[in-house]
Amino acid sequence: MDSMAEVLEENLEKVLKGEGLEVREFDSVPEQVKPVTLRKSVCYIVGAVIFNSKDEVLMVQEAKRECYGRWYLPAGRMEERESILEALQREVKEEAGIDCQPITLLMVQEQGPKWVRFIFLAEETGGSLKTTAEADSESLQAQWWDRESPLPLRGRDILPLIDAGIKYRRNPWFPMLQPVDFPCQVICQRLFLTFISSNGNTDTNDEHRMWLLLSSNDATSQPSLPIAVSVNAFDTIPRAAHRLVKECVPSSSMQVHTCGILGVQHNGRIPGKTDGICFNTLVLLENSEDGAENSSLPPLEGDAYKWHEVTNQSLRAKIIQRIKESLFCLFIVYTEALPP
Ligand SMILES: C[C@@](O)(CCOP(=O)(O)OP(=O)(O)O)CC(=O)O
Ligand SMILES: [Mg+2]
Repeated sequence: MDSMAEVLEENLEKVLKGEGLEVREFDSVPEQVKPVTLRKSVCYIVGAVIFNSKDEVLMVQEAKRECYGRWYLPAGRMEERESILEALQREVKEEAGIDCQPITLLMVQEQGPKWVRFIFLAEETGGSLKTTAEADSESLQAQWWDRESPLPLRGRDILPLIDAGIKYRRNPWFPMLQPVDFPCQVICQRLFLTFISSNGNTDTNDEHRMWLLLSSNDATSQPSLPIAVSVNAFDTIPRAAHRLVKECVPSSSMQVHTCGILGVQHNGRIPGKTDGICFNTLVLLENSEDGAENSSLPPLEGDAYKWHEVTNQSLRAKIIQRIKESLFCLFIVYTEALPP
């Protein structure tokens, strides 16, 4: 295997493991996309689902006028120069008095760059529950909730998040995932875009072939996974992925399924320069034509992209495994209105 192929396979393995890769080139940027700036062009929110030994969930009583006295998960907006995990630990400490460590990223909800929410399953590591005597502008108090007794909630949107946390504790259906420290100027995604074609040769064991879409116009000439950039405040991750595919796969019968998030790359250290996020996303391309006997590899338009056949059995198996895990999507596009 030549060195370029070796580097490519090493990079694919890293992305599959939730590790990061430097974001060098942007594909399909229809216009000059400016670097994003936290709390101006992007808003990131962190939230924590933390259970005690009795499966009670940590809740905080809000002090804000618009939701005064109502209860919610410890959550809040990221501040300048913070990493995602630093924001999570700060919000839990400020609102609940508890020190915590993240177990895994549980869910990403987004409406495009203007609203991205990271929900973590986390565990208590110290501190003490905030009491009413310690009430301040961050919260009135914190309590463990048995999830059954009546509690006036700030928003019911947290109930599926708590359920996801319970489910993951009982049966972790994807490998633990933590954000990795890589600078990025914009909100973009590196597409691990897979197409599985039946080669129609049913008398062999391996009647399927697996392909990955690669960007072949990278400045360093090393083929790499394509990167789609969110180009405005409402450009969600699935929409940006769909646009990139539409550009290079003219066939209209292709369905683009954003299966889940393989990794989150963020740095946040330099306001206005590294406030971006690169989501490494698993995307499945399927031929939606019914009865397509032989879902053959869709032709590509132009020479900016190419198909790369994955022949490494171990890599194939890992990709198939991740596609199966994504049956319970780690990633939900949050398109409804924000909770009251
Ligand atoms: C996700 C939220 O419901 C809760 C986090 O927002 P807060 O209003 O609690 O922000 P902080 O004052 O920084 O703690 C907000 C939303 O966008 O839905
Ligand atoms: Mg808050």
